[in-house]
Amino acid sequence: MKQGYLILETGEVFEGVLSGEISVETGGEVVFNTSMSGYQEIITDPSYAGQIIVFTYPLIGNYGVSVEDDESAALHLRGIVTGELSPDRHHHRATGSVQGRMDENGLPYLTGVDTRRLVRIIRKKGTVRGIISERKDAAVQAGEDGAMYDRVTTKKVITYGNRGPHVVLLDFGYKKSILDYLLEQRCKVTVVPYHHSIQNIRSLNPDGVVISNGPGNPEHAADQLEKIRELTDTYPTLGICLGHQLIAMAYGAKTTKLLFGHRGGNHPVKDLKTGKAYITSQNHGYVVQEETIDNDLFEVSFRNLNDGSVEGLQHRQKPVQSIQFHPEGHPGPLDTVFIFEQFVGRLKERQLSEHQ
Ligand SMILES: NC(=O)CC[C@H](N)C(=O)O
Repeated sequence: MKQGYLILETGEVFEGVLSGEISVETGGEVVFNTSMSGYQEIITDPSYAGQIIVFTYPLIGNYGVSVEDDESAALHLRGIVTGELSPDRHHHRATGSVQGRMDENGLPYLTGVDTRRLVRIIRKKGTVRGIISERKDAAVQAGEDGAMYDRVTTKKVITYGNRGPHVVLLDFGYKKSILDYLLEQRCKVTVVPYHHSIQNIRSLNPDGVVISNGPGNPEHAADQLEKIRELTDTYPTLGICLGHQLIAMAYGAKTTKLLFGHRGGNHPVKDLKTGKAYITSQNHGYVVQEETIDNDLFEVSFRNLNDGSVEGLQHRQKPVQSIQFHPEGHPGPLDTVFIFEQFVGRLKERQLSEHQ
């Protein structure tokens, strides 16, 4: 057993048991997720690229990992910090362990940490940068990570399914379960790199477009906004998480960083049309600033019941919708999976009316 440390840029040092690879790359934003299970989906979610994830649930790893539950093939996070990482795994579907996945990817994990104290600091000071190191005095690199989309986006255009409306999934680092839910709704889905040109997207002749989740500060995708604006002018569009932020920005809205983000499986949001509340899965550090939204064009469709922040937008004239939370869950509740049904349902209706 090797002693190791998490050092925060604000000066606090947390001691633990260190395993896995240590490289200069291990510094990153330290963020916490409050989900009680679903650690595999979290560590394989490309939106965590560049981040060190603190699990507030005191024990993770106990049911192993199963290849079928990966949200992406590669791991893009920079490390894990946890109270306890179970050395044993018990599940009939388990094909491996968290430790195995971290080791294969050359990533560090620090266990035995007082995550309660750590999270109290992050909640008070806001998201801070940190580094996992063997040395107590390792320097934390200040500043923000640059754009990470090239690391997480698909290298090739790939089509899944062969029937139903054709959806283009603009990939800023999509979670596999978004694709799975679209396929379950009987769509043909073509995943394209985030930088795919408008001409190339048009030539695929889509019936609708989904703009995916993705890592980092949404301002790093500023050069994609013109294209996103054009896409929303032409096609029914659904934006999820980063996709939501980018649709808002394409219409002039601004984003800002939340103090410590929303990451977990129990975030309550209210559907402002129906008055119903849903429990949602979330993973974001940035949020659309309400006062910058053009109210003539968009209405706020969902609101966070904890802090009142914007959780969804609906275009007033066009079939363009965006949501900050994750309707696909994974991990987390599936209360809002109906958003995929509604989106695809509308694409099917449009197809029918065009053929009449
Ligand atoms: N899951 C996501 O798409 C996150 C979006 C963005 N990177 C944020 O942190 O706000």
